[in-house]
Amino acid sequence: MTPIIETRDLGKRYRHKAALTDCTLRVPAGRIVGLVGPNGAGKSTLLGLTCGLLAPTTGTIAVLGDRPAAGAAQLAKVGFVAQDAPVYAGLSVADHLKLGRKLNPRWDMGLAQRRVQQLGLDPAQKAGRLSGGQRAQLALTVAAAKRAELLILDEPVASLDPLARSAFLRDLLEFVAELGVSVVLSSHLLGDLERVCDHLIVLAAGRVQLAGDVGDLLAEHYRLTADQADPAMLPAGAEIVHADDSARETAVVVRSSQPIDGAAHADLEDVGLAYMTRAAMASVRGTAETGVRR
Ligand SMILES: Nc1ncnc2c1ncn2[C@@H]1O[C@H](COP(=O)(O)OP(=O)(O)OP(=O)(O)O)[C@@H](O)[C@H]1O
Repeated sequence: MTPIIETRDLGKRYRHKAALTDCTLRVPAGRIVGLVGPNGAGKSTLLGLTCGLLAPTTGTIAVLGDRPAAGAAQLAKVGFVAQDAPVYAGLSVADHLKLGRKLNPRWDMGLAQRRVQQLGLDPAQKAGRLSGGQRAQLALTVAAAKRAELLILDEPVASLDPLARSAFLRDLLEFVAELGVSVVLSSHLLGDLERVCDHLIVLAAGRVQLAGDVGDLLAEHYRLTADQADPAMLPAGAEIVHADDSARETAVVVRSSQPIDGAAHADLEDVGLAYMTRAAMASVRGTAETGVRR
């Protein structure tokens, strides 16, 4: 199957600032992809390149097998919700649906109206008067009713409270199952992504630190105590990703393709944080980690 995103040595500079460097990725179809990284990691830049709002400085990117925004057919295949769920404040909910129908050849009005009803949104309400969570839901509804093959959501839950975040993500899962679309969503909160994603990309300092299917990543990462992480005791090829000594007991995240006796598997939050912290420390030391890990 054609990958949803395939990049090779992709890079983006803004004047003198390198926002994304040497990004090589292959994301299989049918995934819910979590793109995680700290502020300024390059997440929005990668998503902007993916939907064709930005042009690469170096390298190549193909989305659903074609150049992003290559033409009307390609544009129709990708739905994008930018950060802060932009909606037209002066237009009503119903106006948004009408505009969606006008602008999108594959618009599914039945789906849009059904979702508006399920969410309890008043069609006559001006979007500027909706709550942050309702605006995010409206923006998602408009993107989904395009009947796109790929939905790209840039920090869709950033402005929501924990309850609204949880409801939004639950809703997203149901919705993805119903439509069979692939999704890429970014966040700097791993906890949010852990619940919904089956593929993870960790970005830090403009570089991919880790990428792969969640099941594969969890299978080869372990959380050890300092004693267990004695390099002499680890299997050949095992790599200590990061040792976190901020808690009472040091927690060491180790990557190993071979099982480590007596060690517990790390969870996704442990794994993501280990790679992000390692990158942050390397960048402070001026020796940014570069390895793309897949
Ligand atoms: N238009 C621009 N001009 C100059 N620099 C930019 C521009 N957009 C982003 N940058 C810089 O590129 C880097 C990556 O920014 P980007 O917005 O992609 O990160 P992000 O991971 O989405 O961050 P956040 O989580 O804070 O939204 C940052 O250092 C940012 O300052």
